[in-house]
Amino acid sequence: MATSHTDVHLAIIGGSGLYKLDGLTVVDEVYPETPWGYPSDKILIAQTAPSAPKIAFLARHGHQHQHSPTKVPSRANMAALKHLGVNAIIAFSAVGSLREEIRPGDFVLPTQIIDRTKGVRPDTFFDNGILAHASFANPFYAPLGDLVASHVHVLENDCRLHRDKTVVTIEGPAFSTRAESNLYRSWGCDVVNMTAIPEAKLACEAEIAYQMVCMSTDYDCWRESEEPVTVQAVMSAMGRNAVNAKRLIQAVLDTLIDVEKHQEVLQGIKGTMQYAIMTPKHARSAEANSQLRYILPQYCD
Ligand SMILES: CSC[C@H]1O[C@H](OP(=O)(O)O)[C@H](O)[C@@H]1O
Ligand SMILES: Nc1ncnc2[nH]cnc12
Repeated sequence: MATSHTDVHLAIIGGSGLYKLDGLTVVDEVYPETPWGYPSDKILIAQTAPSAPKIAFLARHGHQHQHSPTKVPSRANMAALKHLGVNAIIAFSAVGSLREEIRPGDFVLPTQIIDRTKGVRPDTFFDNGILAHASFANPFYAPLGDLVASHVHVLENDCRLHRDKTVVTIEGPAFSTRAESNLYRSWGCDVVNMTAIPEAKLACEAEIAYQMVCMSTDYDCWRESEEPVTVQAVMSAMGRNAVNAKRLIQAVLDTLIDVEKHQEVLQGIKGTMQYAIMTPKHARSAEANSQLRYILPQYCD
């Protein structure tokens, strides 16, 4: 099993109900130990055709869904992908809808996040003697969202794509109470999940362009007329949503064959952490420096 790839620029993260991709040839599997431990599962390196760019695929919860949202090793996931050369991530997530017009089966490209996690998930690479303050005002990378949205026509079964929405990330693993669900609606949130944080934050710190594609599976529990969400409801909706997710991924990968045309997306957000790191090189411990070198070597000795 090889452990080094320098030509993998895009990764797909699969969430609940999306544990593998179809129609791709797997050329390698890697399971690196990063300074933050091992990723959720083996990372598959795959291609749509021999001439197509290689991509990485990682199942966020593991292919047996063994990691709870709280315990997903997000730092290792992001670090492993960055170390492979990944500059851009399209991350899929099953979400509850907080809006009537976002029906189960619809897809959503959020532009904003509200963090309702409880502070128990490690959500920074900069807690080990090197401090940085990343700009997180726009947690998703618009050119990546535009690329995904340009393939809306491949979505089947009356699936609508909603843009410019806000996802609220709760700690879980239990779903929300009705009062919480209504509170999130009153805050302007449109969909709810358990995983956008810390993934989006860590991607930002690692200079990886990141866009989450939310797939609505239920109306959470705010609708009095409906049974509150259950795992069965989510997984049954995900069975249908996965078909559209795979069609979308295939369409995006087909366009990315034209690498030159998509440089903006494939190069991502390089350079954005340059002025965010506060601790000077001479004041860093060797250990902290060597950890950071794994993901951002350009800012390290
Ligand atoms: C299985 S229901 C709750 C679970 O589903 C979503 O997972 P993911 O974001 O990885 O698709 C949600 O965030 C929860 O973790
Ligand atoms: N209602 C919900 N709340 C949180 N995460 C979810 N994932 C799918 N449906 C969800």
